[in-house]
Amino acid sequence: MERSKMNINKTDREKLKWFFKKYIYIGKTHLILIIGLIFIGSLVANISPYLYGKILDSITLGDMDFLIKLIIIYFFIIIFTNLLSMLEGYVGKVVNFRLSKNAQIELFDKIIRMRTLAYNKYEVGELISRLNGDTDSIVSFGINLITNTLHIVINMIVSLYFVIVISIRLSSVAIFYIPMTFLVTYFARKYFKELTEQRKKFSDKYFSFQNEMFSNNTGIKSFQLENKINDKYKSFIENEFNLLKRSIHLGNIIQLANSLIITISSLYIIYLSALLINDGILTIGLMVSFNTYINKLFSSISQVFSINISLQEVMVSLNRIIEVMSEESEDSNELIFEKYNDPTLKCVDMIFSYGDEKENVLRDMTINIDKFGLYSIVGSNGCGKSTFAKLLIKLYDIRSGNIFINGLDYFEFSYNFIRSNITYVQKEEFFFNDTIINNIRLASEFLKEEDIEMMCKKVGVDEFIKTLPEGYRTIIGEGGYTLSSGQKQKLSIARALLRDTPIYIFDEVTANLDGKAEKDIMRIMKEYSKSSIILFISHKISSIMDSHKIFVFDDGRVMDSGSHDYLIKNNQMYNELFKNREISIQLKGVEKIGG
Ligand SMILES: Nc1ncnc2c1ncn2[C@@H]1O[C@H](COP(=O)(O)OP(=O)(O)OP(=O)(O)O)[C@@H](O)[C@H]1O
Repeated sequence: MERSKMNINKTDREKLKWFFKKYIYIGKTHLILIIGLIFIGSLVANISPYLYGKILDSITLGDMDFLIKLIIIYFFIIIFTNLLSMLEGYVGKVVNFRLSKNAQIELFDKIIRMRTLAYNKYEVGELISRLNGDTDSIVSFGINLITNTLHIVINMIVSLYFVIVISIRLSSVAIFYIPMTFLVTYFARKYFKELTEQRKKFSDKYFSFQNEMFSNNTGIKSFQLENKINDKYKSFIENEFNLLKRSIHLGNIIQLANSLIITISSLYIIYLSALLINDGILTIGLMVSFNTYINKLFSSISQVFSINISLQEVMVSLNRIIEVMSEESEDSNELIFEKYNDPTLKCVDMIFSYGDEKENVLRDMTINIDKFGLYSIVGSNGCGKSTFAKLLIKLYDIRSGNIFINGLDYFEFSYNFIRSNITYVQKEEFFFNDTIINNIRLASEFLKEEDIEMMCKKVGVDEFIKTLPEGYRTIIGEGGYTLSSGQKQKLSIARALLRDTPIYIFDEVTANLDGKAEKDIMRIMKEYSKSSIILFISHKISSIMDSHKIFVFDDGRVMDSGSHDYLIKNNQMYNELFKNREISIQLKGVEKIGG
């Protein structure tokens, strides 16, 4: 998919040009069809007021033959224009839907692939509101602009022609109408833009709030926050109401000013028409036709001004889309890369911080793993263990230093390559609202059912799955909420191992497992460590003590490393970390995991 070169610092003109080229131009065939329909429709529809005036005049003259002819023509014109407008409406809706969904598909892809640091800047509600609300409003505006422009131009030219032909003196009303309407628009623009910005910010917060509240229902109940949250929701509604009131007031003021201008103009026309009819220069029929054409002309002029107002609102949406589109994203190279079967992993002087102003989370982190095995990472809360894991799968870029996989520079690798070779299992692993089997098949869609079952048996979750009414085809709900946290951990381990990568990082995946389950899982880890590098982050001594090597993290560095026996004898911090935990039991000589 084409990547955007647009950025927020370009001029409004450049941004609009980019937007039309990117989102509207692709619908050109349909748009040309609509424009054609509008062109014919407008031309034909513009004849009817003139015909109507003629009908009135032939009634006055008593010319019945001519009247019947005119009535028949008038009837067919009305039917024809209505059919055209129905067709135009249909094609318009279809093209609007297609173009706006195209824009959404592209934006969705952009959000999904956005670099994690950029992604973290946005609240979820904000992204949802930009994806749905802003794309729709800019695309609708673009289509309306293209189609209405022709409509407006035709209406203007034809109305102007008839207005001048019928009476040049009556047309002088425009000298008052046009500058007054311009003035109203000029003042309205600024306020509309401000109001739109406020409304957009409001909906970002509003969606984020709802998203957060609905995702934390258990916490809300257990902390008895229902009333507090309901009050907050009510205050959102109150704010929304205030914004609505402001927008109604602003709309009313503009409407009042416009209707005042129109009323004054109409009264002027009536007065002047009376004078002209008295002088025998104008007929009643022509006066009616003139009125219709001048109203068409005025409405076309006010449409031009209102496009100008909408443009201010649309620029707000466009800027919000461009902001997201210009964020850095991960490349979308779809090539399948060969996996390394004999990997080594070396991290040299890695430095990383989440933000410029923040302290470095990792400082001169150096780790060298030159053969398969089970390696553990331990350290106090917040010392950078998960951050280290996320850097290995390139969710963030290190500020300096380097990482080598099989001696090759990590910066040379694509995201796909890295993630085809390293599987990272998070503390709280993700699950979709789908069946168990489909959640496991996220590892690879080609997995055979018997292989999945075998792996589930291995991690000790198969028996449970088979007790479920639909077995492996049971839907587990959003985030897998129908499963226990231990069951989720077992499933996430099974799914990860089925990816069959040479390097695995497991982040506290035994935290919720009971003693026996943990022992079983560590036995599997041992087995897999014969043919892959397994990095095991844990706070449980029972999970790590049997590792080939344990890295002790402190203050963003590896402060020591070695076997459990070595560290327990020589490293005070390691001892401190596991003080008062199972260590005392473990040291008394329990059975060694995997032994
Ligand atoms: N997305 C983020 N943005 C900003 N700071 C972050 C982010 N994620 C983590 N941090 C900070 O980075 C530091 C390291 O966090 P990290 O999650 O790597 O620690 P950890 O060693 O895995 O901790 P724990 O043992 O508690 O899981 C912490 O100080 C944390 O506040």
